[in-house]
Amino acid sequence: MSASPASALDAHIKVGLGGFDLDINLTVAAGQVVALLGPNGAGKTTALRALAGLRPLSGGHIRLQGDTLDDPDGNVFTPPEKRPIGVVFQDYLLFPHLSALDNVAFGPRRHGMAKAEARALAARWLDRMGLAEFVGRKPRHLSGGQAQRVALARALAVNPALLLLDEPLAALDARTRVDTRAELHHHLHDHPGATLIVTHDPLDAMMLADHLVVIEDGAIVQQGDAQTVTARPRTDYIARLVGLNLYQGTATATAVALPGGFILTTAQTHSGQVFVAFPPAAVSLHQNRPEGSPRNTWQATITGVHRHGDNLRIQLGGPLTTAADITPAAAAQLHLTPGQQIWAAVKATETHAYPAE
Ligand SMILES: Nc1ncnc2c1ncn2[C@@H]1O[C@H](COP(=O)(O)OP(=O)(O)OP(=O)(O)O)[C@@H](O)[C@H]1O
Repeated sequence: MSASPASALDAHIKVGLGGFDLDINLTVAAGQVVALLGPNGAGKTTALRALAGLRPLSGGHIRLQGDTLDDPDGNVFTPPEKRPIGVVFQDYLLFPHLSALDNVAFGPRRHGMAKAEARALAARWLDRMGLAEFVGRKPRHLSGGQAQRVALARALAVNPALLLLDEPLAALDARTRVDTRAELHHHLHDHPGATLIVTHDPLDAMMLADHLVVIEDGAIVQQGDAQTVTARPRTDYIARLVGLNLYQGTATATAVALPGGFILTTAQTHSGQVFVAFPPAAVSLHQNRPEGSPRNTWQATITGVHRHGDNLRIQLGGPLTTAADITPAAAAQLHLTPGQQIWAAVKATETHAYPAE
């Protein structure tokens, strides 16, 4: 795949690790923020390490601003320290014996900047991050959120063509995370280079990135902007991320036949392979078979009951594996217990069908 001229990063990352193969194409434009999202073991860290030069490619190429950094077929490999790339690792990896200022000055120094100039630049970055009063502190005397900002300042201080962030908010507690996410959004917006965020947190991906690339088992399964990916998930993993029930089947007009034989009625007319998605809140539960408007009804078995926000999430087995969200009052009325048989219903108008091809 060739990249458009506007692409800062144009990469075909092929890495073989014995039993695991990663093979993905990634392009990121200057100023664009792309999130690489996927479940544990999908290959996100491997991709990030390959881009940073910490893991050699077995094939493909990495080009940044037109320069080839890696091309195993042409015997090109650029060592990590020679890449115009800034990395914020998951656990920040600040030098414990250096002050915040010297941590940030380290990168520019290594790129050949004079000491006084590098320290002045570091001070400006820390000031920009709201850390002017912490310049002299060692990492162990910084909070998690402050250390994260120092790490970001350190990565940005070398004016990288590509900024790589590995689970940038994972080490923070829930409250700090919200504030830091908003700040990070602001700083990424100002960064003129390309940014790639590796995360398994869909909220981080959707709040911080312009474009999502979802990988599973070493390959891209879906990509697009957050709105498209969340509206039309194409795998169970993505459907779960965005909180939807998802099925694939064969449509004949509004009837979709699932592999087990169950027929789902949808509001849209299609033919051929389609996905059908609906949110757990669209599923209602009843002691007796419900009658009425065009709806899907089936007898299900309760396999699990969990709290979900203010509601209860009920896991259902049977002809469809489904999640249903109901209020605690409704649950009490139905005396729900695992193993119990119950009727489930979803209106055709609450389902969303879209082509699978
Ligand atoms: N050095 C290695 N040798 C062999 N296999 C490896 C090596 N490092 C990682 N793997 C395997 O490669 C696959 C991808 O791992 P990777 O760490 O890239 O996934 P990830 O998407 O970052 O997962 P997580 O979200 O858990 O960090 C996994 O199956 C892992 O076990």
